[in-house]
Amino acid sequence: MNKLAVGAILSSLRTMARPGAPITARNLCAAANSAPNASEKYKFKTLKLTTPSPFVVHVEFNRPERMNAFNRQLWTEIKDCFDQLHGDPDCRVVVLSGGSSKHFTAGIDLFDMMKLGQELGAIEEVGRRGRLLEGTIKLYQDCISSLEHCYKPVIVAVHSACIGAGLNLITAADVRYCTRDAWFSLKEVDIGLAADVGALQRFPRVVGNQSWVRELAFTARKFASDEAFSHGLVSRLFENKEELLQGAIKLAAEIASKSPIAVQGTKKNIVYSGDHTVQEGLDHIRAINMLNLQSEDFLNAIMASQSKETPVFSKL
Ligand SMILES: CCC/C=C/C=C/C(=O)SCCNC(=O)CCNC(=O)[C@H](O)C(C)(C)COP(=O)(O)OP(=O)(O)OC[C@H]1O[C@@H](n2cnc3c(N)ncnc32)[C@H](O)[C@@H]1OP(=O)(O)O
Repeated sequence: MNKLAVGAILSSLRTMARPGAPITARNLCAAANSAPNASEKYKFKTLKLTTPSPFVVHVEFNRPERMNAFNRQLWTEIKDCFDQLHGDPDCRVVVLSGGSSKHFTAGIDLFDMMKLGQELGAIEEVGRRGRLLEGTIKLYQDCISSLEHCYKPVIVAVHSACIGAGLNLITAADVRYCTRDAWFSLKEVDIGLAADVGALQRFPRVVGNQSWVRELAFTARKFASDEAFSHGLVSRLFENKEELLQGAIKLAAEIASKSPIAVQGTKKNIVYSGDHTVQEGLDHIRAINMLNLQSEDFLNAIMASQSKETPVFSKL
């Protein structure tokens, strides 16, 4: 864009800006320092939250004694957590990892499943048993979908095993990184179940390879990180867990330095476009940008790119 055109855009944006509002960028670090660390704000039992970098929230599974298996409390807390992060102005990007557990996750908690079996056994009538299962499956589906519904990009960092529910979960994330020792299994058929919390819908779309996904879904075959990488399930491999977390947090920090209006508008539109036509996707982003192009972020970003400064953005 030439300087004249940029000047014209800037002067028209200045006239749109709120009267008296500063056109200068606000200070990212000052804004971040005034924000509480996620560890003070969020108190979950099966999840641990911290703020390793301004506006980056690190969510760690916290059931190491059960290999981060998904019991009812973990399902519920994941949904509560992502619903809350969605509306949290101190969070712009989320990194989700397996914490101190030996594995990222062992999938659904098999002891919890046995408890559910006992609850079902206590109900005499099939229609009522069906209702209990419907409610449970819906809760678990909503848990996985909460990553997608959260406007903040979610980067998952997988180490060692990522089984069943875990594989469903990561396909709802925005970016998937893993260690070289990571392995995956769409395990549901091995416990007599058709996967029902999103993998059959999202996994083929993520990798664009029906044949490979169907083979994995029908057999529950374990596959390693290099196979996951070569099919595009994960986009980067790391030598170990430490480097994995460093890489994920570095990416998160970079995204967090961008305009939250632009990043969140981008995620909304990518998610929407995933199951709409090209034209519907274009209509959707046009409606978003009718508003977003009037925001101070647009002005700040253009001014910063012209002056070769790093733009900073206020909380959203
Ligand atoms: C409506 C439903 C919607 C959702 C459906 C989801 C379905 C699924 O997720 S299917 C997948 C279910 N998961 C599995 O089948 C995995 C079973 N576990 C394993 O294969 C191994 O344990 C694993 C490879 C994860 C780890 O092996 P490792 O040798 O490293 O450790 P272990 O000694 O086997 O396990 C250590 C302790 O963790 C407990 N544990 C492991 N997995 C689970 C689990 N899924 N649920 C509950 N607990 C689990 C294991 O019992 C050991 O406990 P302890 O003996 O007390 O030390």
